[in-house]
Amino acid sequence: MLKEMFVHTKAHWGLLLTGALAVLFISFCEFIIPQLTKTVIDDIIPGKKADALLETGGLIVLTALVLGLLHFTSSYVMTVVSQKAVLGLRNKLYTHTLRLDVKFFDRSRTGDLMARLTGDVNQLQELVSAESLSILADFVTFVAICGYLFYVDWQLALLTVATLPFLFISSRFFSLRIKSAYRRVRQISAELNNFLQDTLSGIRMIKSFASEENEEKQFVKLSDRNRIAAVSASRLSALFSPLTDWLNYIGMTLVLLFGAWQTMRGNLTVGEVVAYLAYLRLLQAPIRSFSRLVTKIQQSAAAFERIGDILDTVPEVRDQEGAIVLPSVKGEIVFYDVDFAYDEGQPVLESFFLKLRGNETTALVGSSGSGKSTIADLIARMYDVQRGDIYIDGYPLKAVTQQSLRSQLGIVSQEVILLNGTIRENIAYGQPAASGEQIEAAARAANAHEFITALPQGYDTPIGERGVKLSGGQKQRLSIARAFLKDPRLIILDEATAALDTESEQKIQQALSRLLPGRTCLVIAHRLSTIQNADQIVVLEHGEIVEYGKHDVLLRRNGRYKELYRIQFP
Ligand SMILES: Nc1ncnc2c1ncn2[C@@H]1O[C@H](COP(=O)(O)OP(=O)(O)OP(=O)(O)O)[C@@H](O)[C@H]1O
Repeated sequence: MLKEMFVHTKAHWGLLLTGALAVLFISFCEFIIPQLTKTVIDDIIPGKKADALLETGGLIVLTALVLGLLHFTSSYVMTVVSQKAVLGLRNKLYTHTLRLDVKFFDRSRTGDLMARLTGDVNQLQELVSAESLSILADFVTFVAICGYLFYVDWQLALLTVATLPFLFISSRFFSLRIKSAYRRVRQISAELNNFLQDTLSGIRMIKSFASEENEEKQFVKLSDRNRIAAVSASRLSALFSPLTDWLNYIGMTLVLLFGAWQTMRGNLTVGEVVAYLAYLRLLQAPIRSFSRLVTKIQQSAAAFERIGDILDTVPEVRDQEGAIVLPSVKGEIVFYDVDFAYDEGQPVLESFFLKLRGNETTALVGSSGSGKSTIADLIARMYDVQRGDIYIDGYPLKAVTQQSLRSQLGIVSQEVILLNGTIRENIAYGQPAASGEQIEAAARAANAHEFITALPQGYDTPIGERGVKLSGGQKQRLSIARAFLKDPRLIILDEATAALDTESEQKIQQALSRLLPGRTCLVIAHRLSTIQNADQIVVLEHGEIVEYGKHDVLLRRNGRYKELYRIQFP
């Protein structure tokens, strides 16, 4: 972990050195101030040296000013370093995550990945903080003061440090418990958030089942758990401070009593006792920060482990060494003796053969779960086959770069993903160089221009969470516009399952009849009415081709296609 953080911080060694020097000078200044106080009490007061009094006062104020400046420098410099280190790590993590394959995302929960990219990275940032660096200063201060105290009076020194182990133990004891108590509070708050999100976004369902009361009860229960956890966490924190103060006072009293006694006997001066008391306070602070640092290192180690899990994941789908750039293709695709399973032991395709002829439209039909989307995903190389090969114009998919394959592939899916941004930006997604005219031409071809220009801000209308809400048909037409703009050789079209109104449906069919000709197309068909003109219809069941041919031929055959057709058109 430290190595990884070091990689990201070493580029800023100049700043790190400045920070380290600043904290060393901090310890020096902290050591000096009690010495100056002692001089006032022991020398200046008895000697009635009024001039020196002013001088020393000025020196104390100056030292305190330098101390402030040094504190500022160290914390500013360390924030800069930690922000830069975190930026490096977060960018590396994001870049790596984006290049992981779909299988990884199938297995991962989005919320969890986001937590790793934000919370866990921030946790590491805390490790490279001014506070952590000040441990160095604390350590130096600690050793210097202890050395000095033992040098002046070892008995008093022993008394001074006597309470420190208790302070350390109680700090550890409480900080561990406080940490886990607050973790629980955070957990319950997260549950509460999830609950709120679920119920508020599902408000229509709640109303339609008239289950408001039920939801209320659950909410009250969760809120109550949150209250109990929060109270028990603050009880611990509330107990910790007074206990620490009490231990500190015990230490102070011991030093005061013994110091006073020694002074009475003439072994110590008043100034020395005052200086001892000041040093005692300076010793107590590092003890608390040592304990905090131990906790921070533990938390950071856990965070790093979670980040490391991602960084160590090697995508199964990746460009082979020496992968070639796929030249512009005609688009003939052949599945040759392919085996594929998402999970070991549960094959979806076995010894599978299929040919999509170039410039033709092949429709895949079959019941739910028969493997239609799997075939489309394999062509887009979202997954790699376990045996056999898929060829495009004779090139094995595994031998070409993913970028060169996908740049020739357009996917028009029923689940249209629109990103926050304007309609124009959404159509031009992935083609930032597209001109306004090209975008408009694509929208016209997709029958989307009309509804876009009817919106108040036209192509500049924001969509996404905060923007206008588009209907299913409108979204689909934007997706077709994207495909027109990309102008790919291959099209994968996942037909909408939801019934669209007749007008919308007509406009989409019209747009598609312009998009598909002259390209190799794979249509995942849910409604048989739309694929009657396909060059080839492939009927799948349980990952096997049970029939293929043209619509009329298949209808005459009285097989599975006819059966499916009868269900839809009784
Ligand atoms: N990401 C996945 N992980 C594990 N199994 C999967 C995954 N996606 C699909 N499957 C399984 O693979 C089989 C084929 O699914 P696929 O999605 O290809 O069918 P489909 O014909 O497209 O179905 P539908 O018409 O319902 O979309 C099913 O048994 C399904 O449960």
